[in-house]
Amino acid sequence: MARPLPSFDHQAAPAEPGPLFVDWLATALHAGVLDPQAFTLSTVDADGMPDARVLVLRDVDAAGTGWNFSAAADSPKGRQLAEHPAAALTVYWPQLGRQVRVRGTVERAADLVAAAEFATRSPAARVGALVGRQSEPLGSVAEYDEAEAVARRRLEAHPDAVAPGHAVYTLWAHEVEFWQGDAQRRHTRLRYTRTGPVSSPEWSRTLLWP
Ligand SMILES: Cc1cc2nc3c(=O)[nH]c(=O)nc-3n(C[C@H](O)[C@H](O)[C@H](O)COP(=O)(O)O)c2cc1C
Repeated sequence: MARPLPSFDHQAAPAEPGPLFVDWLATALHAGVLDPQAFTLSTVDADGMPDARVLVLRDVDAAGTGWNFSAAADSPKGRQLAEHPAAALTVYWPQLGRQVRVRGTVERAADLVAAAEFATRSPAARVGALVGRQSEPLGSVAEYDEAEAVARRRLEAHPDAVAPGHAVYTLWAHEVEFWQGDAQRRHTRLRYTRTGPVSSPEWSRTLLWP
């Protein structure tokens, strides 16, 4: 953190976390952060064992209440979310020394929503999803090549094909924390806590000890 970092005027922070996240994301893009929409999704499995992996944030609503991402429902993370529909989402933008942490419950969207989202994905992403079997043991690369060729032919024949397990999830935030690192370790931390329901969210703001 021994480098010039932006300051964070917590007193000027908006009433809801959404606009602040969008502002920080735009700043990250401008600063040349690679993959600024990548985040770590943390879940727990059926035994209560934590798991985490990087995904791509697809969307966030204006207030910062609903955070959308897509994933295969039959992957480990999909199964974990079915068993424990709660998760944490963490972003770190090193060039800015900024972290955002989101915690909440997770809801799977209707299949129609997932199908519409699938159609927006690149052909390579759709082929990969149609191959499926994510995180299963792979016998050989040749086995994958064969499955990929089958998926590619299927997509060519049926351009509207949707991977059966493709799912869109919304993390409904009950807490969103913004962390601005500081070279002197005087980090600024502002936590938003949702007090109202998802349909009409209200947020309180709390400054945290670094
Ligand atoms: C930058 C980055 C972006 C990624 N984006 C996705 C994604 O959008 N969807 C996905 O299923 N996996 C994505 N992955 C791979 C996941 O981290 C993970 O390996 C995979 O989803 C399997 O996770 P699971 O076994 O916990 O289900 C991405 C990895 C990285 C490093």
